Amino acid sequence: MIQLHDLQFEPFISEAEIEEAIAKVAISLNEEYKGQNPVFVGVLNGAFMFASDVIKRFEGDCEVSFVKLGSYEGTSTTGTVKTLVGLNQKLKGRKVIILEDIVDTGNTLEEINRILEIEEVADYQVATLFFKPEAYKKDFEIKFKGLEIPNKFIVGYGLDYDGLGRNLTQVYKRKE
Ligand SMILES: O=P(O)(O)OC[C@H]1O[C@H](OP(=O)(O)OP(=O)(O)O)[C@H](O)[C@@H]1O
Ligand code: HPA
Repeated sequence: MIQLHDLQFEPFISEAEIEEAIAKVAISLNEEYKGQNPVFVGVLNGAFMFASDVIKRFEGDCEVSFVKLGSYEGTSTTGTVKTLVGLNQKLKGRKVIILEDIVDTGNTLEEINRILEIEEVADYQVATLFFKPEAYKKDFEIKFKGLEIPNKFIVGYGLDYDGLGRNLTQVYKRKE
Protein backbone atom coordinates (compact mmCIF):
# COMPACT_ATOMS: atom_id res chain seq x y z
CA MET A 1 0.00 0.00 0.00
CA ILE A 2 1.20 3.55 -0.73
CA GLN A 3 -0.08 7.00 0.17
CA LEU A 4 -0.07 9.94 -2.27
CA HIS A 5 -1.44 13.21 -0.91
CA ASP A 6 -4.70 12.21 0.85
CA LEU A 7 -5.35 8.92 -0.97
CA GLN A 8 -4.17 5.34 -0.57
CA PHE A 9 -3.31 3.10 -3.49
CA GLU A 10 -2.78 -0.65 -3.71
CA PRO A 11 -0.62 -2.67 -6.15
CA PHE A 12 -2.53 -3.45 -9.35
CA ILE A 13 -0.30 -4.10 -12.40
CA SER A 14 3.23 -5.47 -12.01
CA GLU A 15 6.35 -4.38 -13.88
CA ALA A 16 6.35 -7.72 -15.71
CA GLU A 17 2.77 -7.23 -16.94
CA ILE A 18 3.60 -3.70 -18.08
CA GLU A 19 6.66 -4.95 -19.94
CA GLU A 20 4.61 -7.68 -21.65
CA ALA A 21 2.00 -5.13 -22.74
CA ILE A 22 4.69 -2.82 -24.16
CA ALA A 23 6.33 -5.71 -26.02
CA LYS A 24 2.96 -6.63 -27.57
CA VAL A 25 2.35 -3.06 -28.77
CA ALA A 26 5.93 -2.82 -30.09
CA ILE A 27 5.58 -6.01 -32.14
CA SER A 28 2.38 -4.67 -33.76
CA LEU A 29 4.00 -1.28 -34.50
CA ASN A 30 7.06 -2.93 -36.04
CA GLU A 31 4.80 -5.02 -38.30
CA GLU A 32 2.51 -2.14 -39.29
CA TYR A 33 5.12 0.57 -39.91
CA LYS A 34 8.05 -1.40 -41.34
CA GLY A 35 10.04 0.82 -43.73
CA GLN A 36 7.64 3.78 -43.39
CA ASN A 37 9.57 6.28 -41.22
CA PRO A 38 6.60 7.17 -38.98
CA VAL A 39 6.49 10.10 -36.57
CA PHE A 40 5.75 9.17 -32.96
CA VAL A 41 3.91 11.94 -31.12
CA GLY A 42 3.97 11.39 -27.35
CA VAL A 43 1.33 13.11 -25.21
CA LEU A 44 3.01 14.64 -22.16
CA ASN A 45 3.25 14.41 -19.29
CA GLY A 46 1.88 10.95 -18.70
CA ALA A 47 3.27 9.22 -21.78
CA PHE A 48 6.96 9.92 -21.16
CA MET A 49 7.81 6.43 -19.85
CA PHE A 50 5.70 4.53 -22.36
CA ALA A 51 7.05 6.65 -25.23
CA SER A 52 10.62 5.94 -24.18
CA ASP A 53 10.09 2.19 -23.78
CA VAL A 54 8.05 1.61 -26.94
CA ILE A 55 10.20 3.81 -29.21
CA LYS A 56 13.33 1.96 -28.03
CA ARG A 57 11.76 -1.21 -29.39
CA PHE A 58 10.99 0.29 -32.82
CA GLU A 59 13.39 -1.19 -35.33
CA GLY A 60 13.30 1.09 -38.39
CA ASP A 61 13.74 4.81 -39.02
CA CYS A 62 11.32 7.00 -37.12
CA GLU A 63 10.99 10.52 -35.76
CA VAL A 64 9.85 11.61 -32.33
CA SER A 65 7.82 14.62 -31.26
CA PHE A 66 5.75 15.60 -28.22
CA VAL A 67 2.72 17.67 -27.33
CA LYS A 68 1.64 18.52 -23.81
CA LEU A 69 -2.07 18.39 -23.03
CA GLY A 70 -3.78 18.48 -19.65
CA SER A 71 -7.31 18.07 -18.32
CA TYR A 72 -7.25 16.19 -15.00
CA GLU A 73 -7.57 17.68 -11.51
CA GLY A 74 -7.33 15.14 -8.72
CA THR A 75 -8.88 11.89 -9.89
CA SER A 76 -11.29 13.22 -12.51
CA THR A 77 -11.30 15.05 -15.81
CA THR A 78 -12.31 18.72 -15.88
CA GLY A 79 -13.79 18.00 -19.31
CA THR A 80 -11.64 20.77 -20.80
CA VAL A 81 -8.43 19.67 -22.51
CA LYS A 82 -5.83 22.44 -22.58
CA THR A 83 -2.96 22.46 -25.06
CA LEU A 84 0.00 23.43 -22.87
CA VAL A 85 2.68 22.85 -25.53
CA GLY A 86 1.66 22.37 -29.15
CA LEU A 87 3.22 20.61 -32.12
CA ASN A 88 6.59 21.92 -33.21
CA GLN A 89 6.94 19.79 -36.33
CA LYS A 90 5.08 19.75 -39.64
CA LEU A 91 3.27 16.45 -40.07
CA LYS A 92 1.89 16.98 -43.58
CA GLY A 93 1.95 13.72 -45.53
CA ARG A 94 3.44 11.74 -42.63
CA LYS A 95 2.32 8.55 -40.93
CA VAL A 96 1.73 9.51 -37.31
CA ILE A 97 1.47 7.34 -34.22
CA ILE A 98 0.04 9.07 -31.16
CA LEU A 99 1.48 7.61 -27.96
CA GLU A 100 -0.71 7.78 -24.86
CA ASP A 101 -0.16 6.33 -21.41
CA ILE A 102 -3.92 5.94 -20.97
CA VAL A 103 -7.14 6.50 -22.89
CA ASP A 104 -9.92 7.00 -20.35
CA THR A 105 -12.94 9.14 -21.35
CA GLY A 106 -11.37 9.90 -24.74
CA ASN A 107 -11.56 13.69 -24.23
CA THR A 108 -7.82 14.08 -24.79
CA LEU A 109 -7.97 11.99 -27.97
CA GLU A 110 -10.76 14.16 -29.27
CA GLU A 111 -8.56 17.23 -28.83
CA ILE A 112 -5.69 15.45 -30.60
CA ASN A 113 -8.07 14.64 -33.47
CA ARG A 114 -8.79 18.36 -33.73
CA ILE A 115 -5.09 19.24 -33.74
CA LEU A 116 -4.25 16.64 -36.39
CA GLU A 117 -7.19 17.47 -38.66
CA ILE A 118 -5.46 20.66 -39.77
CA GLU A 119 -2.07 19.01 -40.24
CA GLU A 120 -3.00 17.00 -43.37
CA VAL A 121 -1.25 13.88 -42.13
CA ALA A 122 -1.18 10.85 -44.44
CA ASP A 123 -2.58 8.66 -41.70
CA TYR A 124 -2.63 8.48 -37.93
CA GLN A 125 -3.30 5.83 -35.32
CA VAL A 126 -3.24 5.74 -31.55
CA ALA A 127 -1.12 3.45 -29.40
CA THR A 128 -2.01 3.47 -25.72
CA LEU A 129 -0.55 1.45 -22.89
CA PHE A 130 -3.77 1.42 -20.84
CA PHE A 131 -7.38 1.61 -22.01
CA LYS A 132 -10.56 1.84 -19.94
CA PRO A 133 -13.34 0.43 -22.17
CA GLU A 134 -16.09 1.22 -19.64
CA ALA A 135 -15.12 4.91 -19.52
CA TYR A 136 -14.39 5.47 -23.23
CA LYS A 137 -17.21 7.49 -24.80
CA LYS A 138 -15.90 8.30 -28.28
CA ASP A 139 -16.10 6.61 -31.69
CA PHE A 140 -12.48 6.91 -32.77
CA GLU A 141 -10.95 3.45 -33.08
CA ILE A 142 -7.83 2.82 -31.02
CA LYS A 143 -5.72 0.40 -32.98
CA PHE A 144 -2.89 -0.45 -30.55
CA LYS A 145 -3.80 -1.16 -26.94
CA GLY A 146 -1.48 -2.61 -24.29
CA LEU A 147 -3.88 -3.52 -21.48
CA GLU A 148 -7.60 -3.04 -21.00
CA ILE A 149 -8.36 -2.14 -17.39
CA PRO A 150 -11.50 -1.56 -15.32
CA ASN A 151 -12.76 1.96 -14.64
CA LYS A 152 -10.52 2.61 -11.60
CA PHE A 153 -8.14 5.51 -11.01
CA ILE A 154 -4.54 4.34 -11.36
CA VAL A 155 -1.09 5.82 -10.76
CA GLY A 156 2.46 4.83 -11.68
CA TYR A 157 4.48 4.33 -14.84
CA GLY A 158 3.95 7.97 -15.86
CA LEU A 159 0.44 8.39 -14.47
CA ASP A 160 -0.09 10.74 -11.55
CA TYR A 161 -2.46 11.81 -8.84
CA ASP A 162 -2.05 15.60 -8.63
CA GLY A 163 1.59 15.38 -9.69
CA LEU A 164 2.66 12.41 -7.57
CA GLY A 165 3.25 8.79 -8.57
CA ARG A 166 4.67 9.18 -12.08
CA ASN A 167 8.01 7.64 -11.04
CA LEU A 168 6.51 4.37 -9.74
CA THR A 169 7.62 1.43 -11.86
CA GLN A 170 4.48 -0.60 -11.23
CA VAL A 171 0.86 0.56 -11.37
CA TYR A 172 -1.34 1.05 -8.32
CA LYS A 173 -5.11 1.55 -8.11
CA ARG A 174 -7.02 3.75 -5.73
CA LYS A 175 -8.03 1.84 -2.62
CA GLU A 176 -11.80 1.78 -2.19
O1 LIG B 1 -9.12 9.95 -22.03
P1 LIG B 1 -9.01 11.07 -21.03
O2 LIG B 1 -10.12 11.03 -20.02
O3 LIG B 1 -8.86 12.42 -21.66
O4 LIG B 1 -7.71 10.77 -20.15
C1 LIG B 1 -6.45 10.49 -20.72
C2 LIG B 1 -5.46 11.59 -20.50
O5 LIG B 1 -5.39 11.94 -19.12
C3 LIG B 1 -4.04 12.00 -18.71
O6 LIG B 1 -3.49 13.26 -18.95
P2 LIG B 1 -3.68 14.51 -17.94
O7 LIG B 1 -4.71 15.45 -18.49
O8 LIG B 1 -3.89 14.01 -16.55
O9 LIG B 1 -2.26 15.22 -18.05
P3 LIG B 1 -0.85 14.57 -17.69
O10 LIG B 1 -0.54 13.59 -18.81
O11 LIG B 1 0.08 15.70 -17.67
O12 LIG B 1 -0.98 13.87 -16.37
C4 LIG B 1 -3.36 10.96 -19.59
O13 LIG B 1 -1.98 11.18 -19.69
C5 LIG B 1 -4.07 11.10 -20.91
O14 LIG B 1 -3.44 12.05 -21.75
O1 HPA C 1 -6.70 6.52 -14.07
C1 HPA C 1 -6.00 7.54 -14.31
N1 HPA C 1 -4.93 7.86 -13.52
C2 HPA C 1 -4.15 8.95 -13.74
N2 HPA C 1 -4.37 9.80 -14.73
C3 HPA C 1 -5.41 9.54 -15.56
N3 HPA C 1 -5.83 10.22 -16.64
C4 HPA C 1 -6.89 9.58 -17.12
N4 HPA C 1 -7.16 8.47 -16.38
C5 HPA C 1 -6.24 8.44 -15.39
